Order: sequence, then C-alpha cells, then structure tokens
Amino acid sequence: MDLRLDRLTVVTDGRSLVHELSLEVAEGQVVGLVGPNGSGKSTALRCVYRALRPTRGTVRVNDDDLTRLTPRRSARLVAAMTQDGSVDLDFTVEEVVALGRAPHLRGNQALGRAERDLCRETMERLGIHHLARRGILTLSGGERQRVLLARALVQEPKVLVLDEPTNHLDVRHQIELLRLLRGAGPAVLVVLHDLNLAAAACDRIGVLSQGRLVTAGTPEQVLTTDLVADVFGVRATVVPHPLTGDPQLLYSLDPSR
Ligand SMILES: Nc1ncnc2c1ncn2[C@@H]1O[C@H](COP(=O)(O)OP(=O)(O)OP(=O)(O)O)[C@@H](O)[C@H]1O
Repeated sequence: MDLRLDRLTVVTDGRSLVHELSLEVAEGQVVGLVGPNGSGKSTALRCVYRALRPTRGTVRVNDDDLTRLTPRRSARLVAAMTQDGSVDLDFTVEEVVALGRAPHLRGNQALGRAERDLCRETMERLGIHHLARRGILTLSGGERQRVLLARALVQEPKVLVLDEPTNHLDVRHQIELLRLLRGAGPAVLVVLHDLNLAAAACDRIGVLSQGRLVTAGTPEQVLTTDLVADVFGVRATVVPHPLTGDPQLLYSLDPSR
C-alpha cells in the first residue's frame, strides 16, 4: 500500500504552516523529509497520523482518505513514532509495546500467543528485551525511543511515520534503526535532521522550506551544494561515500571555507 499526500495544506491563525505539499511513498520505500527548523515537517507528519486535520488537501493510503476512516481503521494502517508520542504513565516496557496491538483487538481482549511472540521477537530485534519489566519512565532517551519504535512495529502498519527517530540514539543504534526501516515492508515517511543519514537510509528525499516542498528526488538528485546553501544557508562539499556511493556532505566550521 502506498501513502499519498496531495496538496496538503495546514493553516493556523492565518499562516500556512504547510502549503500544497504533494508527496508519495510507495510500499517498501523509505522517503525522508528534511528541512530547516520550523519548515513544517512535524506538522505534515501530524496530518498523516491524524493528530492534526489538514485545512485543505488529502492524505491517502491507497484509495482511502485517512480523515474519512474511523480512528480504529486508520490506526491499523498507520503507526507513528513521534516526539509527542511519549508515554507519561509508568507502564512497563512490555505493556507499552503490547499497546501497539490495540487497534487489532476488541475491547479488553487479551493478546493471543502469536501476538505475544511478535512483541517478544520485536523487543529482541531492537535490543530491548532485557528491559521488558522495567518502567518506561526509568529508561534513557535512546532506550525509550527503541521501545516506541517496537510499539509502532508490532502494530504491523501499512504506513510508518517517524519524527526524528534517531535524535536520542548513539551511532550504532542510529544505523541499526535506519537499516531496520529499509527492510520493514511498510511505506515509511521519516523526518531526519542528519542529511548524511538521510542520504544513506532513504530511497527518496523531500525538502521542505517555509512549509513548501522545494524539491524531491533521489539523494543524489536532491543533496547538492546549491540546495544545501539555498535551503539551510550552509556551505557544504558533497562527496560520494567511498564504499556505497551515497552523497555525503562535509561541512567546515570556518565560514570562509
Ligand atoms: N499549533 C500551532 N500553532 C501555531 N504555530 C504552530 C503550531 N504548530 C506549529 N506551529 C509553527 O509552525 C511552524 C512549523 O512547525 P513544525 O513543528 O512543523 O516544524 P519542523 O519543520 O518540524 O521543525 P523542527 O525541525 O524545529 O522540529 C513553526 O514555525 C511552528 O512554530
């Protein structure tokens, strides 16, 4: 199933936070959304996981307009790992992960054997199985972030959206998370600040500036010296990664270079 944003617009207090954003993510594809602070990335994502209703435009998963689905039906299609998706109650890690199954259950129905296995395997895959009985509030930022990803994955969504999923992770966990996304299966839309990670992890990248899509394409097409200068106001040298060929950006702290 694919995700399609069509002329998505969000207006608040007369100001367009996102303006006519059109973007597609095919099944199995990872599409990165990058852009300066305040460019509208999180706002666009919030419309996908229905924390926000678009002022105009649509978000579709295949032919279904998400805003027209029941919350339960859309929760079966879309999972989110977000900044505002934190868990404030002192659930244990395994309880938080199990919550990901909620859209598939009726009332107080307990998890079946296969669902418990899925939760356990997912926690093992993300290296958090040893934390299963710990309270979520006692975890470090990076541990918590992996728990929230586990919760999103056990939801078995068709679309997965992630808002800066690597911001608390050490370099190994950053790479492991992004690797995992590449083979995850659903259409993935991910907000990333690190352009080099985006180049390595994403099939395509969309660049937002002041709520508008400036360009979208493969990392090679998008991440150019001119683009980075125009959108981020930063001078960068772009070199191909010596092993993978992905474009990688080198920055200098010296303003004259
Ligand atoms: N509820 C709101 N009311 C008014 N303005 C808002 C609201 N939510 C977001 N904004 C503004 O909309 C703009 C886009 O915010 P958004 O969080 O989408 O940006 P972002 O690209 O995700 O930024 P960052 O990289 O800093 O996380 C910002 O200027 C923000 O202050």
